[in-house]
Amino acid sequence: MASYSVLHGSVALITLQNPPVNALSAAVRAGITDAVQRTLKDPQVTSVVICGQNGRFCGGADIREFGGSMSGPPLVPMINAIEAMDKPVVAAIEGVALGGGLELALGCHYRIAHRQALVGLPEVTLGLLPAAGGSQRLPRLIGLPAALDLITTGKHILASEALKLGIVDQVTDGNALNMAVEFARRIVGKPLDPRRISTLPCPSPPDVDFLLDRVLAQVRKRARGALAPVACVGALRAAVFLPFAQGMEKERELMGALFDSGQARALQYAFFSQRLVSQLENHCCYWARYGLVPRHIAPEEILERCLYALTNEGFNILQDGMAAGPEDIDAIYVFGYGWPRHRGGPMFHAGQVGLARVLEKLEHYQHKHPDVPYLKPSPLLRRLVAAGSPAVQKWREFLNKDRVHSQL
Ligand SMILES: CCCCCCC[C@H](O)CC(=O)SCCNC(=O)CCNC(=O)[C@H](O)C(C)(C)COP(=O)([O-])OP(=O)([O-])OC[C@H]1O[C@@H](n2cnc3c(N)ncnc32)[C@H](O)[C@@H]1OP(=O)([O-])[O-]
Repeated sequence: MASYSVLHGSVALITLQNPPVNALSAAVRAGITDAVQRTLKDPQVTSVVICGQNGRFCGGADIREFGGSMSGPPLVPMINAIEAMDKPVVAAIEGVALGGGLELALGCHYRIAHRQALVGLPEVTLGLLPAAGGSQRLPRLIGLPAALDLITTGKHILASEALKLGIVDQVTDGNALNMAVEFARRIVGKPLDPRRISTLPCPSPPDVDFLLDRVLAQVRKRARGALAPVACVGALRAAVFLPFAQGMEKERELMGALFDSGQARALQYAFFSQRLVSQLENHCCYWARYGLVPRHIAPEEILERCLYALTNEGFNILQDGMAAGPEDIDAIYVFGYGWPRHRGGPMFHAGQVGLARVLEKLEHYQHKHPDVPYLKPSPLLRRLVAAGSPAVQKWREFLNKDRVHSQL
């Protein structure tokens, strides 16, 4: 939800309330929409400040809502209505203004931030793009090159850097909310048209086509099949060449395609998995407090059973002749499945660990779980170990001899 109060008899304060990060859930959007209506109707109110509860402006759209059917007032018309208000609206940014949170702030006429606050449009890291006007307003505010950098990487930057880029208007080491309220009182009566970002032209360099093509090529190379970074460039291209309303249509169209993609679902799953893991540690404390004894599973067991079953299947694939050498399998994992390049690939990694050790581990886990077929050591792995565990670069040669030998 969002609370509404009036300070000094004339400044409406809208406070986002959705701990821990004040994500823009349906209830928060409904609260903001109601509060905006109240400010419009109240003749005593001459300016508005939007802030977040507990020193956090807003962590963006509520990612948990993405899985189900969306309800409540949509974000885009809500932000457009804020921008269209004839009373100045100031965003008081403390903690974070990320994703939809920054997009909300970009719909305000001014942005005042604490120096240590983090701002950014990290949607790309969730397989999405900033689809509440961020891809259209940010380049209009700070120019195409800087917007391309922020939106295609999704990086968070400090408010002090955002000030240099022109994303925020002022920063403070003190209380950003108090500063925003004082600022809001001072600017009453100043023209608002130049502050409505959607009405501004998008500043872009003369060689804009060349820039967009170059960035697209870089992004494609870096993205290695990820759809969102490429869609981000498409949305920014629209910001340059199309009027705001049409750019917003393009933004929505691109977002629609990303929303339904398996990639967005996978990245959002990874976001929550990462956080769930740290909570499991707390569950262990809970168990201990109530005298419960959890079955201990070492993290190595989970890792090794997954990893060695994978490499074991790699040995079976090599033995069956479906891949010519370990490099084929490793290249698929490094380039197609994000295996850390510095670990070479699963087959290279097995060589680094030591084939004898991989075999020993597989035998150990097979003994404990005889019903899991993937843990049954591959005959090729056994032969490689028996041959003295040659280096991974020698396996292709070994396989060729092995195949010739088996045909004789
Ligand atoms: C046409 C269609 C229109 C669509 C419009 C799209 C709008 C927009 O462009 C899309 C977005 O904004 S996409 C969003 C773009 N925004 C982002 O990508 C920002 C994502 N968030 C972050 O990067 C970090 O959480 C912060 C840096 C905010 C805080 O870091 P920290 O202090 O280390 O804390 P922590 O441990 O990380 O999180 C604490 C708890 O908060 C939870 N939670 C957090 N954000 C959430 C969210 N947005 N939602 C829900 N929950 C969220 C988190 O799960 C955890 O819950 P738990 O139950 O306690 O485990």
